Amino acid sequence: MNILNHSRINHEFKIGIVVAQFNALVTEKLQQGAVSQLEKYGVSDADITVATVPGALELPRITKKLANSGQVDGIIALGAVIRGETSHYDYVCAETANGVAQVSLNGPVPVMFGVLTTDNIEQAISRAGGKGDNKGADCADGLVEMLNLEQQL
Ligand SMILES: Nc1c(NC[C@H](O)[C@H](O)[C@H](O)CO)[nH]c(=O)[nH]c1=O
Ligand SMILES: CC(=O)[C@@H](O)COP(=O)(O)O
Repeated sequence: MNILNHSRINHEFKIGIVVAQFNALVTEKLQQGAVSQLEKYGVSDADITVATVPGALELPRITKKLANSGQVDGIIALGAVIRGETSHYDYVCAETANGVAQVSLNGPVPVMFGVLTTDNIEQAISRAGGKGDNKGADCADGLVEMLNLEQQL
């Protein structure tokens, strides 16, 4: 049986982070978590490119442009979508998730979906390092696994 090795090993990867400014109190923490975790794998600050967009709905477009630029080996897309009074939340979540997934599936580099979709600010803060777990750091772990795995394919 041929098991492809997806273990997390240190490599010099060039990483893109695309982060939404909407709910910056949360998304800045996601970004910090992602960068800190990437540094643990030996990724230097010089090898991390950060692009900011207004909101989650703008993540797919800039993620696609960065993916096709040839500047990065993988991308982490970060945002925080927090439910309001109307159905706008549903459309933002659905279209952002679909758009980011399409870029990862159809584009040249893997893209991690690090967009929080929560009912309230407390849930978002909790998942941005407030109670230990940081979705940005989780995405960094996953991206390194994907990059190591794809190097074997
Ligand atoms: N309500 C949230 C938004 N809304 C803005 C959209 O993402 C988009 O920027 C606007 O519709 C213009 O195209 N964005 C978030 O990231 N988080 C939210 O909670
Ligand atoms: C996720 C959103 O777009 C949301 O914050 C918008 O709030 P509202 O539905 O009250 O307009």
